[in-house]
Amino acid sequence: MQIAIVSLFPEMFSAVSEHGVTGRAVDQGKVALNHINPRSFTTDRHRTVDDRPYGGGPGMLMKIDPLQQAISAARASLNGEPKVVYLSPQGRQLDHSKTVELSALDSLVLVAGRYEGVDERLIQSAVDEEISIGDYVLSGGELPAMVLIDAITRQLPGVLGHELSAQEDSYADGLLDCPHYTRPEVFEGREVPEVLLSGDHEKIRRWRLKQALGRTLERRPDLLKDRVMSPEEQELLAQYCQEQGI
Ligand SMILES: Nc1nonc1C(=O)NC1CCNCC1
Repeated sequence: MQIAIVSLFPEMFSAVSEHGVTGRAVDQGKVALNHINPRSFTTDRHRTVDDRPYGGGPGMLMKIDPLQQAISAARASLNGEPKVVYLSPQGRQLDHSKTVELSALDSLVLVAGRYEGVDERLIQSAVDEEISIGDYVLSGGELPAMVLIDAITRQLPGVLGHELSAQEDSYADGLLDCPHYTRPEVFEGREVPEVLLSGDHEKIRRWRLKQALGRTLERRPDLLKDRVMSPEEQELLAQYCQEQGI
């Protein structure tokens, strides 16, 4: 998969291109990142990329022309007709299904804004989709773009080993993750749940599913609202509620 990133700070993206799962995916050629900097398309002495908003108000906006040229160059750098995604709090909130959908594309352009945002006419003319990583305001779209790159890359075939299958990601089945434990068996008087030491893989599977269901009910009941639970899930959640007195 090819991802072209439009950003004033391309150096920030070494966090995903040079480290961890995403860094290995880049090294293995499973995902290719290239960068286009709007500042490259400025012509004035100060290489200006921002301007004041019409109607007044705090802060600055990204100038249309350098950004439009950068997006055009990003599209031209990729095969086919890439989707153009602008990271913004005004976008649809990112979720697992969106990362799966985007990971199926051959190529993608990510536009990371700075300042207070961009001219609405640029969004209307050059952006296919706005995506938000959450209801808060950051200083730039680079971190949201890296979140999206990480989540998409994990979905690409062969990126995660079988033991880390993306299909087993907690959100892949719509639930929060179960608790996890590793050595030592006792930490500050707190013991590892006995079932996890039992070697009984079926009991462990059921325990983990019960914990995931219970946690989801307690912390994110919205995720269960439309979930059609299997008889086993219903049984396990009822057990959890009885055990926890809820
Ligand atoms: N939340 C967000 N999800 O995607 N982008 C987000 C964001 O806060 N972007 C900033 C908004 C203010 N201008 C600079 C970029």
